[in-house]
Amino acid sequence: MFLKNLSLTNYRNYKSLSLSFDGPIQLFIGNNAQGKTNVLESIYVLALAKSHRTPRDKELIAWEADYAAIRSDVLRRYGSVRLELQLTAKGKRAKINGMEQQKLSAYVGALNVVMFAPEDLSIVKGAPAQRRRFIDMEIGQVSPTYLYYLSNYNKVLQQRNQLLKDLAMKKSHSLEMLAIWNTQLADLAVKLLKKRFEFIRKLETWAREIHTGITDGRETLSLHYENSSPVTEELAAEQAVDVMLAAYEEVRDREIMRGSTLIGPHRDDFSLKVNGMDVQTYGSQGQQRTSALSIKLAEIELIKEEVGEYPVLLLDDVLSELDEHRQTLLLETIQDRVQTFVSTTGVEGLKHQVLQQASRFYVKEGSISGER
Ligand SMILES: Nc1ncnc2c1ncn2[C@@H]1O[C@H](COP(=O)(O)OP(=O)(O)OP(=O)(O)O)[C@@H](O)[C@H]1O
Repeated sequence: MFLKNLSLTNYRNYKSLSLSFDGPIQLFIGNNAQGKTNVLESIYVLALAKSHRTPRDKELIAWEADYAAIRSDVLRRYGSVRLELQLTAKGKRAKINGMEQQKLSAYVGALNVVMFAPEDLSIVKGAPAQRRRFIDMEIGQVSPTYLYYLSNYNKVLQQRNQLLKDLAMKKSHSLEMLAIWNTQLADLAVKLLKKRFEFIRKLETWAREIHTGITDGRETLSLHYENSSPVTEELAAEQAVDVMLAAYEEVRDREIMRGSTLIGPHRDDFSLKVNGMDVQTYGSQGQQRTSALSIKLAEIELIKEEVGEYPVLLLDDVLSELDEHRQTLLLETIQDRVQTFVSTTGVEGLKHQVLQQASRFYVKEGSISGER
């Protein structure tokens, strides 16, 4: 899929911006704090209806404005799709071809993106919550039903946690109610887990191959789903629900004591190993970076496999950080199949081949001038 154009109104430091794109690589060049990341972020927000930098949509609206809008005509395999996202302090409205989408889960997926930014190192180095967010965002991009189950899971989880707290404080004695929440939560947990197992397995297949390529066969990368419950991939859905219910029974007293749900997808994680060694704990800086890059490149292939088209790639301030060998590998993945948006402070350190294929946009204080 390709963005034919992009227009922004009151988005961060852009009052009004209108750009057209041509060719595989779009290079945004400028000094610090001029608005390069803002452009890449706006494409990410257009795709996922959420920023990768902040959970607060209000920050995306230009100061002194009361709304922001992002629009683009996206060329997909089956034709051109016009996407529009409007953000206000009260919420967001998403349109596909002029039709307002009642549910964001029906909107997300009209455009697929993969973002690679310096903070993505947190997928390897960060806390479990960051890896869970990564899994949820990535599966959500290709599976609207996953987003739907996830939002239901979180609602039921909240209610169940409230009941556990009430039971702990003896404000409630309703173990029957707990049993009802258990049934609902177990069913949703299993639905999420099935998707996550599959995602990690497929991601690993691609990431392993890519990582071997980057390291000239010296390193083998593996991914492991770290499960807080005893549900396994091999179990059929019904059996898995029974296993989950039995597990809730087993931890019940502890959960009541703590007033919160101790097992399930909201407590899970995944780990990365290089040649059998945990990268998060023992990996060198270089190994952690390469692992993060392998995962990002794997995502590109995974999305292609799932939706039949390559996503758009957003490289925020990372391309010039990669050495020649890694840039070459990245270019091989991109070729002219993956439209790529790159932000950089300068063109030094970029391979000649990248520059040759790139359209250049110069970014200064929230305005952009272009040059081919
Ligand atoms: N809501 C907003 N309204 C107006 N301006 C904003 C808003 N949010 C951020 N900015 C401005 O956007 C600029 C930052 O832009 P951006 O994050 O794109 O930087 P950048 O060009 O990628 O720089 P760097 O290379 O340092 O990452 C800052 O000048 C900041 O003041």
